[in-house]
Amino acid sequence: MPDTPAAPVILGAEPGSFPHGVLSERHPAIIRQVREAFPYEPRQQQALDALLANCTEGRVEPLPADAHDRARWEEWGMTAYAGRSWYEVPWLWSESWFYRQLLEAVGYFVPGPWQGIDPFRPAKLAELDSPATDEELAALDELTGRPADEQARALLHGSLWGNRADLGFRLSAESTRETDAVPGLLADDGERLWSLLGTSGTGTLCLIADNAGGELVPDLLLLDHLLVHGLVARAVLHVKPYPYYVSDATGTDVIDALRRLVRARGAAADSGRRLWSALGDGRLELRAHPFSCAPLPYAEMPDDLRAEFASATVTVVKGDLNYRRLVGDRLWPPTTPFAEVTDWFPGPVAALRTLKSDVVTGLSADTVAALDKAEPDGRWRTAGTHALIQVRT
Ligand SMILES: O=P(O)(O)OC[C@H]1O[C@](O)(CO)[C@@H](O)[C@@H]1O
Repeated sequence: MPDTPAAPVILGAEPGSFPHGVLSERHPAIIRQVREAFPYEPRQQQALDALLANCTEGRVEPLPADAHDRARWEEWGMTAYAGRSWYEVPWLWSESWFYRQLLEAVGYFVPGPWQGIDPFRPAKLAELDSPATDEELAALDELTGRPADEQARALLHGSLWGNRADLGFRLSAESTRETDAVPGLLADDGERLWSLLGTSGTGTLCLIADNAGGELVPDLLLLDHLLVHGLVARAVLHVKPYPYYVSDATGTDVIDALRRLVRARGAAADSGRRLWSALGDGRLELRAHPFSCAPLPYAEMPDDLRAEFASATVTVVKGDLNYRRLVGDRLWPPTTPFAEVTDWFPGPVAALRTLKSDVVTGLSADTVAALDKAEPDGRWRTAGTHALIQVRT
């Protein structure tokens, strides 16, 4: 980023700020939510009590000596941040640390009866089985009669707006607010994405998934469309290796979503069956790279991931957290060019994201002025009411 001086890294230290609210209010609410969802045993309850105190008032304490991923977290900053307040380390780091510690408390990684039990699964399944998902799937029948490019654009927008409200986000009341003063889509490089994909259909698209359920279903439908219409030969879906940020998609969530699709009727079931066989014959691949849950920007990705994204026709990065990791979790001036803050990315990259945190780049000065005028409190940055499609070729 030669012409772009780095902006300040976001911390959670300032009372009243959005990140501070996530650390001081949202994380305790998430602990309450998982306690209600499972009959945890006394040891887990005590560990959750300890986490509640530690994450709101305490300091970063290293993982147990025998934790399977201790060495990895040491590399990712645990040693450097040990002893510091959760509010004084980068917010990206402390949020990721919270989910790692939550899984520690419920025994997710420890051999025994609770190993591998996703504390967020009940909420994810409820969303997948909701009437809203039924409606979304039924709407596909109408779409299949339309021209292919119209279908493609509708599915791209379905995938984009599917990111609007993840389950963690819904713990906050502001998520339902709407504003009409500025159109929802603040930047639209959609046509550049389609021209990247072209018509040859020989390339690979990587999609770095975000949330399960109402976001993952439209992501899968989009991938099916790209495969079936020959816009790509292969798709690689990157999911999380373990539960993260409440609703982030894991391998189990992909299987749940596919089972949901094949159980549906009409076009949705057809898509589900095609995706099922695409997994079987290698046209659709799943990855769960450890770095997908790293508390770090993607600029620090390891060489194997870098090589994978370098060889893709395009990498589509979904959601708010992935956007923060892509451009850097920093208070960029919103007019900072997206192409400059992503110029290090090893191949073409597209971000599909609704705005749910303070980070934003690539807006025009007029758009920022209109947003600030309509919402002087700056809620447009965090309320999930606005979205971006940004592409760097
Ligand atoms: O599911 P998404 O779009 O990544 O959004 C999650 C966002 O919610 C938060 O966890 C809290 O706002 C953010 O830190 C994060 O960026």
